[in-house]
Amino acid sequence: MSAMFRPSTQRLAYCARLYLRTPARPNYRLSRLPSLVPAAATSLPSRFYSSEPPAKPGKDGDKKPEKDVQGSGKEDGAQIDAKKAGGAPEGQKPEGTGEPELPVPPGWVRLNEEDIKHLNTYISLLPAAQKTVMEEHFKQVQRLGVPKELQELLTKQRTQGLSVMDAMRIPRMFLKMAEELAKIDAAEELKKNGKFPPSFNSNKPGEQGSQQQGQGSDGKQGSGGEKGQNQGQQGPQPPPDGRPFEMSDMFTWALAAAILYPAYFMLFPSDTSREITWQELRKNFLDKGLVEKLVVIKDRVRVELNRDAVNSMYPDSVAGNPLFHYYFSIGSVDAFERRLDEAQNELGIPSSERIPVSYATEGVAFNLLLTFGPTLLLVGLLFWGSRRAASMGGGGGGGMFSFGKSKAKKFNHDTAVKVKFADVAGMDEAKVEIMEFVSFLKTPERFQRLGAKIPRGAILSGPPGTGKTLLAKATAGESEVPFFSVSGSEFVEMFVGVGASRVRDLFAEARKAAPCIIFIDEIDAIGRSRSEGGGFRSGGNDEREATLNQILTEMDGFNTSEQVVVLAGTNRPDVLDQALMRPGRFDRHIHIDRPTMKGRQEIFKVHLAKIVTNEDIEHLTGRLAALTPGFAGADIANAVNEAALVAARANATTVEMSHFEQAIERVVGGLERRSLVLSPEEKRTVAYHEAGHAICGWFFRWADPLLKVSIIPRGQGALGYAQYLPSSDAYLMNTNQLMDRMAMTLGGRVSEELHFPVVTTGASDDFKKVTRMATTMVTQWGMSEKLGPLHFQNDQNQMHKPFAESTAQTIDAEVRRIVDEAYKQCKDLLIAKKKEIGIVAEELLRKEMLTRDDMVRLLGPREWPEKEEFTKYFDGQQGKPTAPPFPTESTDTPDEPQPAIFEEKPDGPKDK
Ligand SMILES: Nc1ncnc2c1ncn2[C@@H]1O[C@H](COP(=O)(O)OP(=O)(O)OP(=O)(O)O)[C@@H](O)[C@H]1O
Repeated sequence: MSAMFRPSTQRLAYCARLYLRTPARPNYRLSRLPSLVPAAATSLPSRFYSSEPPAKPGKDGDKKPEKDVQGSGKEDGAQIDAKKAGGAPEGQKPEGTGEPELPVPPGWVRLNEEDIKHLNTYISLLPAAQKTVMEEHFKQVQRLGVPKELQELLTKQRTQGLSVMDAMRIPRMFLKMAEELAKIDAAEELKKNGKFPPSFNSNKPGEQGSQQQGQGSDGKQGSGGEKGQNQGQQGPQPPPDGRPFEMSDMFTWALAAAILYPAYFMLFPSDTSREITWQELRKNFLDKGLVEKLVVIKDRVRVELNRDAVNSMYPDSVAGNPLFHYYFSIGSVDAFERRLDEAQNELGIPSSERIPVSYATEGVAFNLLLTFGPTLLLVGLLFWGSRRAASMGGGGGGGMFSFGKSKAKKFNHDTAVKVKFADVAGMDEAKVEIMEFVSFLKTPERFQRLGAKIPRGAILSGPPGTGKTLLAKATAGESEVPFFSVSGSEFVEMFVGVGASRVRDLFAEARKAAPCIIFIDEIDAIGRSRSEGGGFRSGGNDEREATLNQILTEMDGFNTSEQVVVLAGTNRPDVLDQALMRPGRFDRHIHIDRPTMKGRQEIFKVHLAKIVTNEDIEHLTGRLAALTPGFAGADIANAVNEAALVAARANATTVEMSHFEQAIERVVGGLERRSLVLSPEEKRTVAYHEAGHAICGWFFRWADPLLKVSIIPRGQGALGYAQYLPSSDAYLMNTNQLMDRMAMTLGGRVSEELHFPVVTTGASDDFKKVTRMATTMVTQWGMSEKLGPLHFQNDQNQMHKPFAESTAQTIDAEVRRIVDEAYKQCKDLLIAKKKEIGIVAEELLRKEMLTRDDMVRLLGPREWPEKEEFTKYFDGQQGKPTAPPFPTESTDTPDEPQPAIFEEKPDGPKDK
């Protein structure tokens, strides 16, 4: 607020001018002019008469004016009854303006001498440049007068000061004055067009007679009430004196100064004060008897001077200004009072005439702040909140009043969406599916010609990071159309209805930008099945449902020729509402799975294109793809970037194979934690535990052979880390593979049992895996002869098991049997290979990490054939195949679990 008032007076006047002009005048001119004509008609003629009050309406309306206009010289009209119009005392005529007076509008009064003197004082405080202009304008104010309310306010300000309530009246008065000015302008327009409005009050019975003289449209002067009435009926009259109507602009300046200046002084008295010393006070004012009163405000004292005496003694001094005050600082109130007493004693001032001292707490501004502080704070907070929301909102509208605006980010193909299908690797089938949308957006007539309905949209589902967003962007990039990207969660807001409104806004924008693509990521945030949650319904659900319904409605609302394609991404297609999935809405369901070996290779190629490396790209991508089963596109992008960072850290000029391997280990197992120091016994236990796994992997025919094992702790509490060469991107597993894998998983604990007197907690995670695998074999994969080919859904939320108690007992018994069998298989092998475990474990303790080559060196080549597809990248022959690739064929995808490829030990101290 202070910023608004503190700037220069020029700005102050500018603000006032804007205030007056903006809200009222242009509006009146442009849109309300016709309705103003009568308004102007009621105001204009009052200015045709100058100074003398007319006779009382009704009774003596026909009387001639008693006096002519004083000082008008050439004016011969009668003055409107000023008392009736606004209560201005007689004789309030402009003095010293040298200009003819103007008629006073109803409710206005002339400024009296005191007012004029008072306002002149303010004008005298203005900077020289503005002073001249203001003086000029002020003359015009004196000619026309001011609203009565303003005049009263000026008097009050002069005599007792303005209260807060008075200050609050100022804006209202501005509006009133602005209206009046608009009338003047309207009248001016009419005058310019040669149409003169009927005289003021012409339709008010009894007041017509108040117009004692006027001028007809023919230029002839009218006279008397009768004439006035006739004029009123006959039509418009020109102003008598060619009065400068443009003056109203200047007028606003003067009024702004008149009103805002006192308000300014009232609110910020410090700008009209000067600090003096006690000595100055004594010498200049106290000793000369000019001090009227002293006001103590905390540690300062305001000096109230006798203005008349000051003016006569220092006529040129600013001290004579009633709004100017001197201040001086005091150490303490006691000391000040003592000093003042002494001074007055010295001056021989009798006790009855001593200078009164009063005590005030704070200034007016502080009180104002106290009064309006909370409101200002609230308004400020709301404003800040809205600005913040606007800045965070990204695209779409911002601000608190644009809650319902869509937050979708819009990419234009010229600028942002540069992604093409070539940048999306390893999902050929998905690309073919989505390609159709591209042709639809590019050549819709191809479809429409044959009467084909255009697909509305597609749901892209799949695990996180598999490139759903990328594919949607590429679709937009290929089609060269705008792309709106929004996340499902951005629709959901605290308030019900906001989401629906945002959906509406998004689709409305999209329709405007058609042809275009809307991509709603994480659509499950709003598109969850509405039946979900049963009886537990909440307000959040209502909002979600309303948003979903709006999406359904909008998609129904597309007509077949509208070229807006809606793509949606989700990791959970299973939870989506069926209504979303039905034909006519999301017509296509495109599932994007984690990439296969070949897919990973292609994705590596895409991302390696940005990396500086001298490696053979074919071999590199093959090896990396073999090392990263289960990686999604995002993991691959991350691993490649990580490799570049590792290389940069090592100051390498190119990124080498070792950098990529380190990066993959880091992505899979987490950061190496060399700072975690294990005791020698713990380290030994970890080494034998990992050696147990490694030996099992090496000697069991259907298990995955070891690629790398390390006893350097990694990530969150994993004390050991092993990486196995996958036999393939396996889609099917038989019981042999499952049993070997379970036996291998138990290898850690069995090795501990064989080499140490006590076992540790390190195998907990292994047991969990084995139990889960055995349970799935029994309950879902039909691998137990006793239970047969049955599937029991393992739903944690169900209170009752979907089988009989006897079946439960059979399941338990079968799971135990399978695990026992795996355990026995493992123990038999490790007892036979106890020596080999020792060799591997001791080597591991020495080197901390062993590779597949070390295993070959220590144990000899693996007995069982391995998949050429993978091994060719690890045989040291730079990828040249030693035998024809093993043909892989997949017919079906198993449920879970997917074969575990990496064996991590995430369970901290339990896991070694
Ligand atoms: N098939 C791919 N080809 C090339 N890069 C890919 C591929 N898939 C993913 N990426 C990389 O991974 C990044 C993230 O992919 P994207 O955001 O499209 O995944 P998403 O499936 O939408 O994930 P989410 O389900 O978590 O939203 C991409 O910017 C890109 O760098």
